[in-house]
Amino acid sequence: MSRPTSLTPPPEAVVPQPHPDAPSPGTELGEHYSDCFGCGEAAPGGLRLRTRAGEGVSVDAEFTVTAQHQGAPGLAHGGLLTCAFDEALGAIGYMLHTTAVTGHLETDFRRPVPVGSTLYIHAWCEAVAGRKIYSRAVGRLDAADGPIAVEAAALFVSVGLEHFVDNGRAEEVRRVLDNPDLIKSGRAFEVNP
Ligand SMILES: CCCCC/C=C\C/C=C\C/C=C\C/C=C\CCCC(=O)SCCNC(=O)CCNC(=O)[C@H](O)C(C)(C)COP(=O)(O)OP(=O)(O)OC[C@H]1O[C@@H](n2cnc3c(N)ncnc32)[C@H](O)[C@@H]1OP(=O)(O)O
Repeated sequence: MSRPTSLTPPPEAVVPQPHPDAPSPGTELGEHYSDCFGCGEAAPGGLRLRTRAGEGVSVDAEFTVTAQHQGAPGLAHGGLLTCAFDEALGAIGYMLHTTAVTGHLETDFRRPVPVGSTLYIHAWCEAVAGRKIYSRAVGRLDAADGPIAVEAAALFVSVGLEHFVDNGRAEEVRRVLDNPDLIKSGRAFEVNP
């Protein structure tokens, strides 16, 4: 057996079910914050990743690599691919109706990802223990059943709204509190409880 890491669910962890009000498979989840680099429509140069609900506690997304995403000539930058996976893994919170932030994220790059190719990302939750959410994702090249190019594993930690209110820069926090339409995750929590 391999050595336990922070990505190894503890013995008390359970395999979660989708929240009763979770969106049904195929539902587009939309951006969670308009200025999010991963999904926001208003973020300059952002990835604008679109996620949708999958079966069980899972989400799917497609990410097409453009010339703006290069690390080496004609190839995707690894850190940028990790960002797309962070975003997809984060969207699992919708399926559990919780708001969670990344605590730990590991990425394995199995194959180079050329500019112009599309990664078919499938992310799913393996286990939950209290506030800790253990998830995995695979990215397949150019088809839902294509070869695996990227794999990721993550520990997300559920947080309350105060995580963002207390830690975010005041001007952006105030802007969102004054205009809740800027965050589209109302399904998961109330902005003004
Ligand atoms: C103004 C209104 C705004 C409203 C919000 C708007 C938008 C956001 C909404 C929704 C977001 C939805 C989707 C997001 C989708 C994609 C975005 C990508 C996600 C990100 O890009 S997000 C940014 C990067 N992310 C961070 O910025 C986190 C910085 N960090 C912290 O803020 C703390 O570090 C925190 C909160 C993680 C924990 O802090 P804490 O004090 O709450 O809790 P504590 O430390 O007790 O940890 C509890 C248990 O987790 C274990 N644990 C914690 N961290 C671990 C680690 N790294 N490895 C192994 N185990 C770990 C402990 O060992 C303990 O385990 P145990 O319970 O067994 O003792």
